[in-house]
Amino acid sequence: MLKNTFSLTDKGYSNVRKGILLTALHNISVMLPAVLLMLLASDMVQKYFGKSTKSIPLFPYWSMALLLLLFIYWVYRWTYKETYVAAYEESANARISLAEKIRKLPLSYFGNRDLSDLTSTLMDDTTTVEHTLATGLCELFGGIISSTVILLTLFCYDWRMSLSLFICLPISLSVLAISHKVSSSSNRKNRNAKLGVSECIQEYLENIKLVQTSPQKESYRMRVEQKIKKVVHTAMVYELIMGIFISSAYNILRVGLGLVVVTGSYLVTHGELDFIGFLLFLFVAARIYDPLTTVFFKIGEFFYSLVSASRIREIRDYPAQTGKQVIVLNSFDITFDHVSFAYNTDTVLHDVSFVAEQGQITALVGPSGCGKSTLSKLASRFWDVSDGRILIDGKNINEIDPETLLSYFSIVFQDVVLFNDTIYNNIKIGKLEATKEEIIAAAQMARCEDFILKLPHGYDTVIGENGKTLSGGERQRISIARAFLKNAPIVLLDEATASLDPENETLIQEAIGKLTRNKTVLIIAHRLRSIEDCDKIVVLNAGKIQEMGRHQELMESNGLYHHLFELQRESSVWGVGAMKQT
Ligand SMILES: Nc1ncnc2c1ncn2[C@@H]1O[C@H](COP(=O)(O)OP(=O)(O)OP(=O)(O)O)[C@@H](O)[C@H]1O
Repeated sequence: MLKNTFSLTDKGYSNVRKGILLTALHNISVMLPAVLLMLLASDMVQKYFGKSTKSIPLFPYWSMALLLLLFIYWVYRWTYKETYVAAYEESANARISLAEKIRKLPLSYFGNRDLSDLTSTLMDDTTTVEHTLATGLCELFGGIISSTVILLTLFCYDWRMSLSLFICLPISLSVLAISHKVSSSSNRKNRNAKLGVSECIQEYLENIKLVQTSPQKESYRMRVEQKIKKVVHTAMVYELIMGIFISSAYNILRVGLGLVVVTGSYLVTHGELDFIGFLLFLFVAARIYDPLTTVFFKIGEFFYSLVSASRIREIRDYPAQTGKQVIVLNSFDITFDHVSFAYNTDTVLHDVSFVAEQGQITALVGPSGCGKSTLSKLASRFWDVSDGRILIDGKNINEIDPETLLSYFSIVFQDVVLFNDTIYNNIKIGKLEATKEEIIAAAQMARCEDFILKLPHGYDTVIGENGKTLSGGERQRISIARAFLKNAPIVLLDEATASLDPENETLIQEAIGKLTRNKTVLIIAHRLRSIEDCDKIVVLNAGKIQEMGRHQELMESNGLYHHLFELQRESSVWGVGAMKQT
């Protein structure tokens, strides 16, 4: 059960089990001095109440005390190693495998969970579970085992005294069980409130420029403040509930100590228990509650970590995109065969069929929101189609591992993703084994050198988070350089030159012309002039193919393409002058 709940590896689970047993052993070992003390007390009673004239042999006591000390120390060290060290190793592995799993998740998953939610699972939930693995779990279950062993041993010695000692245990455990039921909804509320704050803060930071210049600034601040207050409130409710239940359970358990004194006094005065036995129970009673108290206080943490563990499990159990990892594609025609696709429940592509042939440039055009980007992303398996098939070299891409498939693609999207690293490394992502000469050649082809050489450290300049120190056009040129470097047989260009000035756009389009020679090219461009020479133009409207053909054919057929083209021609003469006239 623990293995599945906390998604433990075989090794991690075996370490946790070892840790639990060692903690139990440690708990029992710290009881042993009480037994030694009792034996010594027994000797002292014998001597000072006249039953024995022999002097007390202190050497064996000293030796046993020393041995016990060494034993306790050894068990403690071993426990520490097995619990803390193993727990941190396990949680480091868990973080890596979780990140690996996230990498393999289909993009549809990210549509349902936002980034701050995922970040919170990767950072906070793993930390919570790590803490529970390192301290809570072993102490909790070790405490339960050691208490049971001690209870059974004491029962064999004197069941009446043991009963007095433990009679309150079932009641306090029931209180704890109720606390779990009562607190779990407030625990979830607290989690959601925390997520709400991090989402809000992330959104605030991402849009800080917009927020600062907007009259909504104050209302935004109020929103963050309200969400923070909600976290405080839900945290207090959760702590209050847990506090009341745990302290009640703890105090109910402690009543057992009083019962031991009362029962013991009664039994001693009626001659049914010797004084030494009474002392033994008093010593044990004073110590037995330590592991149980730990159990009680750890149980709150344990319940709390169950929510984190279930959020981690949700990611782990989500089906990843799979497929053959070794596959050889010899030709690169992309066949869209009756493809339909829905984001969640909204179908955005309906029965789309066409072939993007190798050695040709196929353009996807159509009004905004008609599904052009979605279609190009389906070709690279960012999502899996809902219906129909996409084939490359006659093979269904659903059967190809996404990473293997992507190795055949060079992709340039309008929203460029750059890393907070040097320009050199950002281009190198296109081909990790690239030489310096290849990287520089790719940068030159993508017209990057114009601005790179002006930067203080040239190619070694660090460009900030997502390349924030560069202009939109410069960022786009870096992503084009990556595509040049990768030189893959299939090229997807989604508004690849949209942020470039006319001079650079013309030059880069020439370079793209060279890059795409003999390749399968799928291009999306809003400026229809730039795709006039394409071999095939697929015109989409509301997720369906409306027309298909070359520029001249489509213009002559006087349909949607013609209409869009004419609209753009009119808007190209539209300017400030036109604005003044209206
Ligand atoms: N991640 C998503 N989740 C849900 N719906 C989405 C998602 N991405 C796009 N859509 C919706 O799918 C439809 C097609 O979007 P898509 O981006 O493919 O259109 P497009 O033709 O490329 O648009 P544009 O020309 O404006 O870039 C739109 O209605 C859009 O709102």
